Amino acid sequence: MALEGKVAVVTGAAQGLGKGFSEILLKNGAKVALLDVAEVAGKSLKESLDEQYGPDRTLFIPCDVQSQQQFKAAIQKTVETFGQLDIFCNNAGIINEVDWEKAVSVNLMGVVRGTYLALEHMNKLSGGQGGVIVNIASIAGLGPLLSVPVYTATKHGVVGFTRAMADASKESGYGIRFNLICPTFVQTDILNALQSPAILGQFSNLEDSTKKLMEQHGILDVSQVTEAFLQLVLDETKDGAALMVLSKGSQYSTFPSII
Ligand SMILES: NC(=O)c1ccc[n+]([C@@H]2O[C@H](COP(=O)([O-])OP(=O)(O)OC[C@H]3O[C@@H](n4cnc5c(N)ncnc54)[C@H](O)[C@@H]3O)[C@@H](O)[C@H]2O)c1
Ligand SMILES: CCCCC/C=C\C=C\[C@H](O)C/C=C\C/C=C\CCCC(=O)O
Repeated sequence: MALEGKVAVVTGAAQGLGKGFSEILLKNGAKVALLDVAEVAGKSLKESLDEQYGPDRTLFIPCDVQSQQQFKAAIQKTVETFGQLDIFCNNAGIINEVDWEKAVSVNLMGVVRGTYLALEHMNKLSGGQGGVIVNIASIAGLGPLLSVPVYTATKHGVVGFTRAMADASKESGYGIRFNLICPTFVQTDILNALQSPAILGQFSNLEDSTKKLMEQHGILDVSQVTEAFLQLVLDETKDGAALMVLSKGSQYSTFPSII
């Protein structure tokens, strides 16, 4: 199998897209550390994966990506258990336009934190073996989603950060590829935000516009996004790429060349 012997970390792995990314990595031969703040769901996923793949292929590690201490320890435990780190997926994300500082903390600061901690083990300049980091942004990282301006801002931030890191890695010789997945709406629990004034706050009145957008764009199955993710992990020619996953299929985003 293509990823035999490789070791991956996936954040927000207990459900939704993170669960899907973890499963496709396992199907293709990798070992996976499942990191999530949701302990009950994470433990239960690990139990069901153990039945399918055996207990030695996964670790579940409770971890809030907002905590430097928890995140560092989780990555350390992964490397101590599996011996290396080759693939890192910053997937954990939330929508919260009321507690918008938390949304920035999880969606953007969590991705920066995860990336810098992963570099400590993966960077060829500091004794690592290189690899690939895939950050999960959104179509809302490339254009505005009116009902969630702070979510939109964090995803634009993830896109900019990841592209800059790809260039820094190439220029400095980290041996790490950096790529982005930018999906449209996907059928996971995050969509429940649409019905929640406690999450949307002052933008709750825009529910109908968002519903219209959903009808236009369609809602993907998790499996459509995991295939795109696998492509970015496996294809060594992809570095600094942003793969949009849309109802009509996947398509690489182009960007204006300014610098
Ligand atoms: N579903 C969509 O429509 C969609 C579209 C584009 C991008 N995304 C992105 O995909 C990623 C995954 O979202 P999803 O749709 O699977 O949502 P989800 O709500 O089903 O899953 C998110 C997971 O992240 C975990 N999580 C939340 N905060 C965390 C934290 N502080 N530390 C660690 N784990 C945390 C949750 O416990 C949960 O398991 C997010 O970054 C989201 O922005 C989702
Ligand atoms: C109102 C609550 C939000 C409901 C949606 C919940 C989660 C969606 C998460 C996705 O990351 C958003 C994905 C796609 C957004 C679609 C279109 C944005 C328009 C972008 C453009 O103008 O090109």
